[in-house]
Formats: sequence, structure tokens, C-alpha cells
Amino acid sequence: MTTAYVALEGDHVIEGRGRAPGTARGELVFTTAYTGYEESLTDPSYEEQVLTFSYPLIGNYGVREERFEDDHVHPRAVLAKELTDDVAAWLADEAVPAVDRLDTREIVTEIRDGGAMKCGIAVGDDATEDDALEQLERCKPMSDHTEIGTQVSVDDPSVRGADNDRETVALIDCGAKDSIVDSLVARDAQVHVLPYDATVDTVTDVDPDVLFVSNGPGDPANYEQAVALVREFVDDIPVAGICLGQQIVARALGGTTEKMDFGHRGVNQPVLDVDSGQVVMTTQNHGYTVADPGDHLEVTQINVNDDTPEGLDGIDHDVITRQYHPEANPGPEDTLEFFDDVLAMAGDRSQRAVPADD
Ligand SMILES: NC(=O)CC[C@H](N)C(=O)O
Repeated sequence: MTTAYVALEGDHVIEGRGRAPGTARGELVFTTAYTGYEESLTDPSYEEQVLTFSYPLIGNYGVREERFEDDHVHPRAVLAKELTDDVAAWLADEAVPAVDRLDTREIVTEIRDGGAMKCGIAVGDDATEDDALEQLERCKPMSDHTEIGTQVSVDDPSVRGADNDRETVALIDCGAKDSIVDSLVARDAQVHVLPYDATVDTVTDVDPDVLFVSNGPGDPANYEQAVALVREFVDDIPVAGICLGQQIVARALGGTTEKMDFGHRGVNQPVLDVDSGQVVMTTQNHGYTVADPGDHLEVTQINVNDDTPEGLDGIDHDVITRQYHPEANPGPEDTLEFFDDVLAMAGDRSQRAVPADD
């Protein structure tokens, strides 16, 4: 059995079984998701994080590429009570250290009490506690990853979907999950996937019907160019956002964001739609939240557990955003109609742009 050490803040070292070798460091978080491990592990939002699964068995339905949200694994390391051989082999292949046979209840309790925290990992035949502690020592707080967008965004623009007379979407890729683009293309939109630091000219050249800001890793305060783009275009075209996208839109319109203690990560986060009174189950993965939406956005949906904003609407602009993941990969699929609402908002503008026939 390969030895594995996990060093938490306070120099608390936990021992486990090594399933994929290497050393790593990152922000230690947990998800309560009991399904969707392929999607979670390939979600770019987990960049620079170490992901703990609180569900005790991870990998029981194999590893299939068609479920991936990106072409590689994003968490820096993975912790679970039991990882199947399939998942362990996949993580070893991807050079992502993995540890199981440790008490994930203890780790989750530490995160709930102490908040998402720095950690260091060392896995391998020769790994030592000191190796894990050295990784912990070198770990930076998430907000210090100021260039995290470059690690996950595309380098060059690309186009998905046919050029037809339907909606054109300019998607600012801050680390977008593939299923967000798929959800738009499945509704016949044409999606221009643009770098997270795209210029105003790049967006103008696309002549979009909607500016869509994606999910992504890290602190929304480190996405100044995306904030500037929203400010530049929001008077002229509709704007939408998911997760990091909601946070960026809020910051652009005078709102504020803050770090949560341990965030929301799971597939059964209850969200109340304020107007209809309906509660839906949602998939979530975030550690920051909108603290104050400012004067130009109203909160339309809230998290039932802690009242944090889960949906925002523009008061004087065409804007809709979600803090959760409506693309439902993994599900539940209660929230897919968000994409219909976004494209309806984009379509409304196309109609208004047609000169009046008098
Ligand atoms: N999934 C996401 O887009 C995450 C958003 C942001 N990085 C957060 O942790 O809050």
C-alpha cells in the first residue's frame, strides 16, 4: 500500500491510502454530490482546489469521456473514503494525486468548522509527513491566484453551432463547462467562445445578441477584464451569467462579492424562486457569493439553507444570472429552462432591432 499524507491548516496531518502518486497543494473543499464525479473532476471551476467527496464510494459506474466537462482533470488532488480502481487509474494517468481510506467525515467537519482551507498532499512509496507539510507551507490562498483565468480559458476564439438566423451568443470563457456551450447549441444558438480577457473589439466583431459570462475558478475580483466587458455592453445587449458569471455581472453593476466559509458544492442544494414560491434542486460548486447585488440587480432566487442569492435579474437592464449550475451536468435537471430564458431575452432584442414598419 502506498502511503499518503494530507496536511491541513494548523499542521494537522491525516494519513490515508495512496491511489495516485505525487505531491499537490490547493484550497481544500468538499462536495456532497453522490453522483457526477466525472463531471466534477473535469469542471474547470475546481482549478487550484483539492476536492474531498463526502459520499463514501466514488467511481462505481466507471469513467466515460462523454461525461467530461473539459479535456482534463482540474482539482489538484482528490480525497475520498473509497475510490474504485477505474477512478484511481484515471487520476494516476492524469498525474493528479489521489488518496482514499481516510476519514472524510473528519475532513468535512474541519472544513465546516474552519472554512475552506489550504492543504498539502504527498502520495507515494517514499512520501513523508514533511512532504505534505512543505506543500501546505507553499499553498497560496485562492484570492492570490490572480491569473487563474489564463489557466482555464481558451487561447483563441472558436465557434460552436451553425450560422443561422437564431441567437448569437458571445460566451466569455472563464473556464466554461462544455455542457454550458452544449445547452446553448442544443437550442440552435451559435456560440462564439471567447477568451476570458477578450477585448471590447473582439466582442463587437461577433455582434452578439447576448453576452454570456461562464462559470470558472477562483475569486471573481480577479476577472477585471470580464467585469469591464459587462459594463461596456450591458446598456446595449442582454447579459447572462452562470456561477462565477453571476458574481462578475454583480460586480460590474455595482454589487459586491465575498468569500463564503465553505461554500456550496453538491447536487441537492434547494433554491427558492421568490416570485413563484417554487423550490428546485440544483447542482452547485462555488465558494464565493454575491454579498450585495447593488442598485441595478434584484434577487429573484435564494438558497433555502442560507438565503444567499441564487438568481439575479436586471432592474434597468436585460440581465439574468444564476449562482448554481442550470446546465445540470451532473443533474438534477430542474433548471434547464434558464437557457430558454436567456435565448428568449436575446431574441427579444433581435426583434426590437428590426426597424419599425410604418
Ligand atoms: N463554479 C463556479 O463558477 C465557481 C465560481 C467561483 N470560483 C466560486 O468559487 O465561487
